Amino acid sequence: MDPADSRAVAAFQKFLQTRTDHPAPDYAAAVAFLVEYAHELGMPEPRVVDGLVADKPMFQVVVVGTENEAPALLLNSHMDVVTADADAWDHPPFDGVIADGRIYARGTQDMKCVTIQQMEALSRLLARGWTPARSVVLTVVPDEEIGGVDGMAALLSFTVEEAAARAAGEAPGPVTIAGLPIGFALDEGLANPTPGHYTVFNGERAPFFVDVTATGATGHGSRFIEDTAMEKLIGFANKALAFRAEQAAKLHASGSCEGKKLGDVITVNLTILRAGKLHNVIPSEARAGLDIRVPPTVGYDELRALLDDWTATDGLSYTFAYEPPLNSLTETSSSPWYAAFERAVHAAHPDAVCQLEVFPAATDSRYLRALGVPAIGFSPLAGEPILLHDHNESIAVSTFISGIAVYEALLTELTAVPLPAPM
Ligand code: MET
Ligand SMILES: [Zn+2]
Ligand SMILES: [Zn+2]
Repeated sequence: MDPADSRAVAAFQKFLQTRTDHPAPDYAAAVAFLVEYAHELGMPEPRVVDGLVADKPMFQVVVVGTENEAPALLLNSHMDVVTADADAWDHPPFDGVIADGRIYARGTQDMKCVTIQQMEALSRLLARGWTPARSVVLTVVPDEEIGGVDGMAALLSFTVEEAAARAAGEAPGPVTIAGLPIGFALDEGLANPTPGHYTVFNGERAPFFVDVTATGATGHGSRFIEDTAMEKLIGFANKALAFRAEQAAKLHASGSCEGKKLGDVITVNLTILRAGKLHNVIPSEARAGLDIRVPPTVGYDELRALLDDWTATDGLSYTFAYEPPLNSLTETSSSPWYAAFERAVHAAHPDAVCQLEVFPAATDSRYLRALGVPAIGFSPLAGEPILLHDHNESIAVSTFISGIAVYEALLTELTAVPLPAPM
């Protein structure tokens, strides 16, 4: 193997070994690793932003371009990963074991691969004397998997008021990171099972985490107590699940002409249920937690109306444990950034097809898009099954290495996007 590629694989394994899994991610270890690795790569001085939120440091590298007034390219990844049930894995999930040409660990797809691929690509270009026209800001942020409030949203000082003002055209100057105006962002996507066929995301479904509480009569478990919290919660759950079945049917019934994808329908999942302490005491309170994902075509009022309907019984109420910013799509058809993005993918893989879709889950891009920054979700992993959050998350070593060249092409094209001609 090429020595630079061996170094990249070793760095990837080391990054996978940093324990940034929720619920207790060691961000200090991840940032320390990234700083050391940036030095090893001879990159421009890495920055650690650790004053925004206690114990949630972020990592940045800035490459200042020759046209440093022009809005910069942002390459974003997140350093946190979801938990892993080691008993269900063939290899320990935090070791980065290589077996049969594949690297196994939580984060191989989502998304520590991207952090290393982007850093390798940037350093390889710089080592060849590359000087980009537009500046590049590389960020590695915490907390994406738990909502990004202390991660990307904190980095952007995101507020709904500012987002609304920008949407209304009252832009208070450009969106900046590390003091640089951001023109376009690349963030996470999904592995692409069919080689040469890339899914590219210019939007995503808005994630709502909902807590439902039912209160009702209590008493002895031997009696016919009426209006119990359990009954009410189950009534709610049945309505939510009936809606879920309708949406699933819509997805599955859509023939080739409609061709609906997961990102086009609403998913509702009951993920938390809590009630009761003793078998012979009717609980006076019961709670449910839901994960609801809403496509950009569905207004938030529509979702609130559904929840109001499902909880229209005395003793039922709901609150949002997480409410996303207003959902917006990134325009691609007349965007010079998107044209450059496609050029780059084709430069790396001439026969590649880029198919635009709505990302079915959530990414940090929603905060950028809500502030009006165009953002594209993309994964260079080609010919790989989608294993994010799954047991045995893994990628082929060769897939990991070939992704580096894709980011080199993306950096080259996206930093050369010309400024629009003055009006
Ligand atoms: C609301 S935060 C959720 C973030 C995570 N990436 C997901 O889609 O589940
Ligand atoms: Zn992710
Ligand atoms: Zn994830």
